[in-house]
Amino acid sequence: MSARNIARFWEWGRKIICVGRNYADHAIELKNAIPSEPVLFLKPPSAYVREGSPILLPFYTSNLHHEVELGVVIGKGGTAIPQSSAMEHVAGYVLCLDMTARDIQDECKSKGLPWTLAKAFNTSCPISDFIPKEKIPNPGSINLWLKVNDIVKQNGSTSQMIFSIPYLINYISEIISLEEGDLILTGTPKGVSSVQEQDELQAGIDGIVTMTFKVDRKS
Ligand SMILES: O=C(O)/C=C/C(=O)CC(=O)C(=O)O
Ligand SMILES: [Mg+2]
Repeated sequence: MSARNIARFWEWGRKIICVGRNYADHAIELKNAIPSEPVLFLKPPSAYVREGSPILLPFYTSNLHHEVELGVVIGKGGTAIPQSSAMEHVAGYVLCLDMTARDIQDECKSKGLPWTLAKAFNTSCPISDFIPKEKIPNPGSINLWLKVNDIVKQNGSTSQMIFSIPYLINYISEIISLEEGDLILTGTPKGVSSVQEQDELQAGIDGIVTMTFKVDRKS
């Protein structure tokens, strides 16, 4: 049996832990309060989709949003990982989209229901190629951008995050033990907007990676 390769972590079926409202400008654009603690939710591994396959519009939404985010790939598991050693648990990064059925999320919020239908559907987590840790020496200061049909919608720096990557690794691992191959989505900057069938989404981290996905409807 060949050794598992962290560069194909999405095949391992591990957890996807998402942080919400981690950029003040995005919290404000959706009229949310600035959080004093991280807001967490989960996606299943069936949410992963890779370039070459489409993002599928769920049949039950009429307002699917893009959210470009930095993803942190865990290389060494742990529980209650101190902030001081948190970065030793990071294997690398991916650029991610946290695809969100905003109308359904709004409905869930108004009814006090969980966000599962809005956030965890198949293909709700498009990801780029794996980026080894060495390629991003300062993940707290990189630029993320996203275009829809060549029009820039999001452009923000991870320096705007309310909770840093070491803080998030410590906070999450106190509650949910982290394992090798887990992915943490660190939240989105402002500029989220609606996408339609046949739209092309392009996203990138300046100087590091780009990725392209088409939006389609399940046939
Ligand atoms: O509370 C809301 O209305 C929306 C929150 C999100 O969708 C949070 C995120 O996923 C994010 O900030 O990246
Ligand atoms: Mg998000």
